Amino acid sequence: MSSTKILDYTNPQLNGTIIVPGDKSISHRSIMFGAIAKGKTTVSGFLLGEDCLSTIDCFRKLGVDITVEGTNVTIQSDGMDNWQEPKEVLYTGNSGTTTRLMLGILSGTKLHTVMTGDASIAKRPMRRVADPLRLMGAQIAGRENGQYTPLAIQGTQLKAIDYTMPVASAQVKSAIILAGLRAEGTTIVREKEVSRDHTERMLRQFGAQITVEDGVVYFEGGQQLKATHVNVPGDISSAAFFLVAGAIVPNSNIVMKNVGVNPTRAGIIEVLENMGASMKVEVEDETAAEPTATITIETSNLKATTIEGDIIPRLIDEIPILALLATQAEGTTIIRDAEELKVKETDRITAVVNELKKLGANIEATDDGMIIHGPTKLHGGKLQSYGDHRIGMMGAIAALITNEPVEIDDTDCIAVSYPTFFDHVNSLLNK
Ligand SMILES: O=C(O)C1=C[C@@H](OP(=O)(O)O)[C@@H](O)[C@H](O)C1
Ligand SMILES: C=C(OP(=O)(O)O)C(=O)O
Repeated sequence: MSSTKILDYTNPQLNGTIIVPGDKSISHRSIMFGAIAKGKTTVSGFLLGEDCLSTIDCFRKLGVDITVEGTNVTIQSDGMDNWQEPKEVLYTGNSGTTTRLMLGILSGTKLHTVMTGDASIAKRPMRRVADPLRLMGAQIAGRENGQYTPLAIQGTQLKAIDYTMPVASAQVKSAIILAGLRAEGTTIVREKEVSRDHTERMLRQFGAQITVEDGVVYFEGGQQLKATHVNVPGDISSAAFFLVAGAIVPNSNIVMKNVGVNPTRAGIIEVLENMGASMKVEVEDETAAEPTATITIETSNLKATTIEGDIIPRLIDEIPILALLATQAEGTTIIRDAEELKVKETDRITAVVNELKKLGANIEATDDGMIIHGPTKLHGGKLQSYGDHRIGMMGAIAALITNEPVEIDDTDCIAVSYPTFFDHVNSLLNK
């Protein structure tokens, strides 16, 4: 297996300031919107993670001119009507966001395209997107009636739908909205629980009109996007690893700047507050399209909590690292309503429970989450990442509290969302 790491820290402390890399969800969307709009879109703070590079690669194959200089990206596009039919398969790598949002975008073009990804993507359900898109008239073919990649899309004229979301998923919502851009009529999406709203916010930045009232999105088809500048904030899902590290590693104090605190993403802040973490959140720019904050966290005495209901979509990607946090909290933490974890890069309920148990955690899986009794002193061990970046980073943060070596089989996958993760760990160590 590639990139095994043995992490061996003796009484580490984490102190200092980091600027977490750009938000993955917003970085993907900046490329997609810039490619749809005619003209020159510029992006700053772009995440150079592998998932976002997959999105760039797909749009280059559609003939869009994209240049990357450090974290600044320029997208020069003749607009989506002028994309070229790609001669090659579009490769979406490990990225569910790329695959699902592109399915929505490509359905309303005139192009024939084929998309595929890696072994993890090949197992992730696509009917949740393909089915509503088919109601709009989309022509999508794939294994098991469009459930799995490779997917072939024959673009066609779409019509708007009024769709009630069966699962809380920003990827499904966004795919429908983006298909709605090219559909006749008003696309309506009804959410029971609000999922991240980056698509809605960015559409407004690109000059489109979109209305959201009581969890219902209304979007009129046929609107043209206007090229613009997108400033990508830091990713709270990446900051999450250091929020937890700061709280559980003794004698630590970590400052994180430019962290995106969009309320549809910031559930982890509420959980940390409920658990009694010693934390300060100073909002930097409330008026920006995506608000940001400086967050300071220090070693804390934590108490258990229950994480359930409508907060789940607002912290879904943070649950692996919150499970580690709960092993250090006094009492029983219950995580429920989180069955979506089973269809991420890996089954994250099974992966989190298996791996934390190997370190001595008192944790059990349930059908829709997990139950964790704490606090437990964790010990060293040999972990698997399952090729899942968030499981790999959870293991690496756990290694900071074991005082014994922790071996992780594959840490290359961390570059999917946080290529500078170990640089940031090292920059904070023992200062
Ligand atoms: O829209 C997005 O950018 C994302 C939505 C979430 O997925 P779901 O829509 O499947 O919940 C999240 O887990 C993923 O990391 C990014
Ligand atoms: C689930 C994730 O991403 P995606 O669905 O884009 O693969 C994630 O980053 O945790």
